[in-house]
Amino acid sequence: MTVLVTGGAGYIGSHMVLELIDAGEQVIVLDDLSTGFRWSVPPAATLVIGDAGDQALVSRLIDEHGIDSILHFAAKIVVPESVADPLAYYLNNVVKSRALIETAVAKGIKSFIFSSTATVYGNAGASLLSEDLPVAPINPYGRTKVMTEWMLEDTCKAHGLRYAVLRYFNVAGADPKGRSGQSTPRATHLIKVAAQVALGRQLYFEVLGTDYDTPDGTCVRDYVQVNDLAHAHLVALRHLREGGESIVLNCGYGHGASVLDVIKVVKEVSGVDFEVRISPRRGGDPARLVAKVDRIRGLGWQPKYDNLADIVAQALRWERFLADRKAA
Ligand SMILES: NC(=O)c1ccc[n+]([C@@H]2O[C@H](COP(=O)([O-])OP(=O)(O)OC[C@H]3O[C@@H](n4cnc5c(N)ncnc54)[C@H](O)[C@@H]3O)[C@@H](O)[C@H]2O)c1
Ligand SMILES: O=c1ccn([C@@H]2O[C@H](COP(=O)(O)OP(=O)(O)O[C@H]3O[C@H](CO)[C@H](O)[C@H](O)[C@H]3O)[C@@H](O)[C@H]2O)c(=O)[nH]1
Repeated sequence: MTVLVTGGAGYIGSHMVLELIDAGEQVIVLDDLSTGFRWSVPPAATLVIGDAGDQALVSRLIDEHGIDSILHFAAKIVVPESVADPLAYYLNNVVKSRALIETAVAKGIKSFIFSSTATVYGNAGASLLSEDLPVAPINPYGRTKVMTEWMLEDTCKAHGLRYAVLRYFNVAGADPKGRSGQSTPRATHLIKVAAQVALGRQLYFEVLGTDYDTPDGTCVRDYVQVNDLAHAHLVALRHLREGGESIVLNCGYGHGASVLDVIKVVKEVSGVDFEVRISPRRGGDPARLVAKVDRIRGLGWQPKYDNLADIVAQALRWERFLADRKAA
């Protein structure tokens, strides 16, 4: 059986491709390379450069390669950009997802897995966020994800397509074998930025708000390692292929770390006591996002890298690799 991975040249998608190949699957990657990299797709997968919303292309790929499942990672993912240019986000993340889902239905695809986000919970405030909470996204990016979740839910009721929506908490780290990592040059994710500061690529680290209602005043997040996250998709894919019901799954470890906790670990692991400055909140950051994880654990998902120091070490190693690659 062959799997189509949209967005497979990106950060999370490229780890997914590695996971699928390691599991013996045939993989076709469809990516427009808008933020992904040709070199991050391993030679064992077939890279097709194109648009996930191109119905003629996707139909042809399904026919030619006997694709039975689609894993849909392709999206624009920058929250402030979605606030500045919402229509670009509704086009890429909603309109093109709609086209892809329509093609999946027309071609009789059995299993569809969609990359969603903890951002759909907005400022829910619960100490552990359950999949059954009402969604309340607070920015256009989060709304595009909710809209696609709803399209899948409604389509599944009307047609034979079954789906898994995976709501990622804060994705971090890099492949322990050094085959992929977060390569986006201006990524704003905390662990990526802190690793860059530790390696001297930026002068200081800015803590964005210390007046939240949390134990140390900084935001708390559930940091999930990217290979563990990819493995969660494999677990969800097996669930669907074995006839399981459509399902929404939180992907996190079920415990949180504050911004200051993360900085402490980055300093310890890197051995660099870099400068940290306190800045005001950036706006739109929920104080706490930590997953309730019983449901995905119930499917048999067993994470291997639930350790912040290991995740940080992987991120540092990948930043060094990127720097060496640039210098070469
Ligand atoms: N990184 C995170 O912390 C995080 C958290 C929650 C959810 N997600 C979701 O996970 C998915 C992957 O995110 P990522 O961090 O790997 O981002 P990324 O930008 O590294 O990857 C996205 C990939 O999709 C491709 N792409 C975008 N639009 C496309 C289109 N119309 N057709 C074909 N390819 C297209 C890009 O070129 C890129 O390779 C996204 O759906 C994102 O919303 C990410
Ligand atoms: O330089 C920085 C960068 C981040 N932070 C803080 O670190 C925390 C985590 O920020 P990230 O940008 O790493 O992640 P977010 O929680 O904002 O969002 C990420 O995780 C979400 C799910 O929880 C969504 O999926 C979203 O797409 C993804 O970017 C926040 O409190 C943020 O204010 C800093 O203090 N300084």
